[in-house]
Amino acid sequence: MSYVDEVLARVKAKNASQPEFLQAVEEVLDSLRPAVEANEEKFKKEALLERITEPERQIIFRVPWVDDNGQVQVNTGYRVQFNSAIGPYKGGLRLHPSVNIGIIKFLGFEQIFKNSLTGLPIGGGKGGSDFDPKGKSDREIMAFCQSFMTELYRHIGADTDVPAGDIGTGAREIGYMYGQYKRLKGVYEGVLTGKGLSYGGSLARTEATGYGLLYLTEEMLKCNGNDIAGKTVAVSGAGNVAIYATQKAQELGAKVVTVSDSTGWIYDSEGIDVALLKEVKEVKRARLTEYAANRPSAEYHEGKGVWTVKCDVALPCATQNELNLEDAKALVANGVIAVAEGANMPTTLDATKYLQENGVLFAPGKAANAGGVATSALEMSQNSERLSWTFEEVDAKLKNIMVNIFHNLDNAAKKYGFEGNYVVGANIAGFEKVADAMTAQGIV
Ligand SMILES: NC(=O)C1=CN([C@@H]2O[C@H](COP(=O)(O)OP(=O)(O)OC[C@H]3O[C@@H](n4cnc5c(N)ncnc54)[C@H](O)[C@@H]3O)[C@@H](O)[C@H]2O)C=CC1
Ligand SMILES: O=C(O)CCC(=O)C(=O)O
Repeated sequence: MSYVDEVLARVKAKNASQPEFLQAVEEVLDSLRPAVEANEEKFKKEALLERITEPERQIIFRVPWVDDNGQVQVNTGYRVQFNSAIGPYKGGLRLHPSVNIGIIKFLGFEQIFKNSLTGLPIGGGKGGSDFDPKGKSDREIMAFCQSFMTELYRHIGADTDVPAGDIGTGAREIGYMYGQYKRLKGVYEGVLTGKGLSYGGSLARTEATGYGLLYLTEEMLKCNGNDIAGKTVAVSGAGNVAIYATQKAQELGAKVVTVSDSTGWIYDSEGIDVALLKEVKEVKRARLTEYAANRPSAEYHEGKGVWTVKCDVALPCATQNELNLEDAKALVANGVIAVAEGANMPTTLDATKYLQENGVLFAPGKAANAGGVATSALEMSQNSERLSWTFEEVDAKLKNIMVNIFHNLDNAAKKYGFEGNYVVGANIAGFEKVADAMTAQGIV
């Protein structure tokens, strides 16, 4: 049995109840085979793959808070500090009822390679809670965030672990958490990213993940003799990533015809009206029915269905495993040419394989959505220098980072004989730097 298969079998046996984590590990280890085989004896002796698949630390804690009826509610909080070989742990906090330790581990594991791909000094971590922000009052959100930070603050810091937003955690939640951290620790430091502009946030962080997704998609299409301008694009999700992906796609001359949320989806034949989408989702925190009610060209459909729409480019920007084999078949039948993941692991393993086998350009999330965390690292730099850069400066750095990421993974894929396989390219390019740093730092 090869070293990769031995480790895969061990990880499966040990984490049998964590399907998302196993899916992420399987995808990464499987595509690392050529890079691991080139150093098999050394990696095996150092147990490098066993170490990289085992978090350095997992913190699980109680989060009690009081709702508007005076009732005490209890949630579970998580922070998985997965790997600090190349920098302080860095990764978002997800607030969603589906959150459990396996989901946080999958996200933290992905984050190691994504953060390495940015070329910036950030390690991998992720956290969150099974708290559901939907339908909660501002006071309830604040009560939860303060309680969550009352435990988390002792484990994080500007040079140790720097959390940020993710599903359910936006500017409002980061603000409440930052206030509580400062109150408890008495230090004004860049411990969180995605902060408001009045207290250390970076211009363009809000837009960064969606914009970055389009910069990488544009480069991937260009290097394959194509162009984003004039394309019809299907986007899923209607949150931070989806909104700014839609905005940038349209700025680049594409037409985005869909968005979705957890209850339904929109088909807008005229192209999504981004100002209206922002009003519905960012200001009113309402359902997409509200978008349809105010837009004559839009149809609202209940349930899932974005991937049945004819499009050239598909950008899944909602959540994990939202694009399955059946969806991939529908996309291919409708002539899709590229799929780029705005969300983390939105495409199932069999769907990814089907898309690649059918000649679809496929950019995995750890490369395609790395613009968010890269801009978070730029926020950390600005906080350290006590300076703020202009929107244009940050946006230009972001674009440069995304274009470099694409070329790094394209080159890594070519180097190992997998030209055009950007999953293999991203995993190997992300892994090499982390493996090198882990080896250099000894057995820790
Ligand atoms: N915000 C960021 O900077 C980054 C986010 N991501 C990933 O992008 C994805 C979206 O995150 P955000 O836009 O930040 O979150 P968000 O909370 O702003 O929006 C999430 C969107 O996805 C939809 N959604 C969530 N669960 C769903 C489900 N089960 N079925 C259908 N739709 C669902 C929600 O209705 C919402 O429209 C996640 O996978 C996240 O991990 C990745 C990199 C950075
Ligand atoms: O900006 C960050 O630190 C976190 C981004 C994130 O959670 C992600 O890349 O999935």
